[in-house]
Amino acid sequence: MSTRQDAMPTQTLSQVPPGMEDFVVGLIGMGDMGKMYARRLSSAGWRIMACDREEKYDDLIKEFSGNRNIQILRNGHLVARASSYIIYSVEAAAIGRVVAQYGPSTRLGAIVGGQTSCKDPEIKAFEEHLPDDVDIVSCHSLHGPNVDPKGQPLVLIKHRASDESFAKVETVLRCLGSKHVYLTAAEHDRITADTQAVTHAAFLSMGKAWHANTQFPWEGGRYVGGIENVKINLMLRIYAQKWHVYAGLAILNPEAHKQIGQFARSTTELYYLMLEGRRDELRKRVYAAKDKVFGKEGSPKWGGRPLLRGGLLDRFSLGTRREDEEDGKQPPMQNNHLSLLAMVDCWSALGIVPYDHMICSTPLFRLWLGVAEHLFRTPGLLDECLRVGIEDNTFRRDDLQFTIAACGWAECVSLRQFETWRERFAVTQRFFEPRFKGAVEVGNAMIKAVLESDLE
Ligand SMILES: NC(=O)C1=CN([C@@H]2O[C@H](COP(=O)(O)OP(=O)(O)OC[C@H]3O[C@@H](n4cnc5c(N)ncnc54)[C@H](OP(=O)(O)O)[C@@H]3O)[C@@H](O)[C@H]2O)C=CC1
Ligand SMILES: O=C(O)C(=O)Cc1ccc(O)cc1
Repeated sequence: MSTRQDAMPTQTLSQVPPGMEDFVVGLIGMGDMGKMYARRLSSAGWRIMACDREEKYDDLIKEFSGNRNIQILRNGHLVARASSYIIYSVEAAAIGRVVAQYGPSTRLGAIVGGQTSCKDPEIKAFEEHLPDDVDIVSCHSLHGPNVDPKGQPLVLIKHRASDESFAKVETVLRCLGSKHVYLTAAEHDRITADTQAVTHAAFLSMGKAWHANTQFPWEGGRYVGGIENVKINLMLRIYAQKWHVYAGLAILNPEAHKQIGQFARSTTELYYLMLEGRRDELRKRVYAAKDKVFGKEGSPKWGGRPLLRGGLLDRFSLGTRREDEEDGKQPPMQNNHLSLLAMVDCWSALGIVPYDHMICSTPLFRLWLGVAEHLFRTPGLLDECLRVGIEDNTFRRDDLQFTIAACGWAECVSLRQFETWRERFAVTQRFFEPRFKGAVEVGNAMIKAVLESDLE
């Protein structure tokens, strides 16, 4: 069982306070998030013991051989029995099985938590399989593994813990530089369902719609301009990820089903209104949703300054310029933005005010809310959108496929069909795969620019 690393002394502790020198952070699951935590916590001086599945042991040993604060072990039993604070960073759908396996090996008096995106199954697993002497403090970094955690929300859930244990967890995680947000597991699931579930449903549906019409949206002149850049970049960003992250938070979060179902209904009903040319009804419905979500004229819920700076998004295009463009500025083609109208309609139907959730939001959500806000607060833009929705057939086929896709995801989620969800995702992921490399870089740059403008 001994490794080259066993013999190495740990690095000088930098951010570790007196009295916690022997504190060991255990990480079970060394995927994208587990590795991110391992790297950042170890850099701050914390001693890490980590494992993934046993077959990845040798690769992990090689990968972390240069880091003297990280010790790779063969399995979760070894991590659990030796660590002061154990973080499970595995697939949400696997948490029950993995905690059942390693939970009974937890060190006496240790603290245990999880990083999964949905807390209901995680907490149930802890309650069922952990010994009674173990404290439970869970967490959730509300961003992906390639985003700098500094300033991003980090949810902390003191589910069953002494003040002392909770303070220890905060001390450890403070090195991420995130904003600590204190919630219960149920509050966490409700808020993340409101923010993440519908956002993801929109981008997953866009990907399926473009795929169904076998088009790369950045080719050709229809999807050009700031809002279209966001759609394309974020859609690709999601399809470039692992399927289980999005399936888990949609299917396993009991609160998310309602949101995803309503998003499908909102999409369908708005599409019918457009298709049938019911101009007045469409306008009345969208403006009523605007009032509910963004506030009435004179008492808006948005801030004095828009979430997104004008022109910011135009910089992040995957498309190439047309040869006939002289000044490099191709005028965007007017779109009815069904996805954005449906999202706001969905929030309105469910009484969700997205600004109430900013403290617990992901960069992707803030960006997409910023785009919705831009559409609804820029004079003339919303009316233009509604006009296009009624008069213009350019986007009808894509909108039809978008509607079908939104309903397909909703059905899949409501029936808890993990395998079908995976297949639906994988087939579209393969379609877009050739463009992931460049696209993810552009998407990262876009998110970074938006985050930097948040701080200005
Ligand atoms: N990616 C993201 O943007 C974010 C993800 N999260 C959440 O964090 C968790 C981890 O996500 P992420 O790191 O992206 O996913 P990954 O798939 O990259 O990592 C999960 C890892 O856990 C491993 N694992 C599964 N079973 C065991 C086991 N019995 N023992 C040890 N390791 C095991 C998996 O192996 P294998 O692949 O072989 O199953 C995999 O390497 C998820 O619950 C996700 O919802 C939270 C915030 C952001
Ligand atoms: O920002 C998003 O919505 C992402 O897609 C990244 C992400 C995925 C899962 C999480 O639990 C938190 C963040």
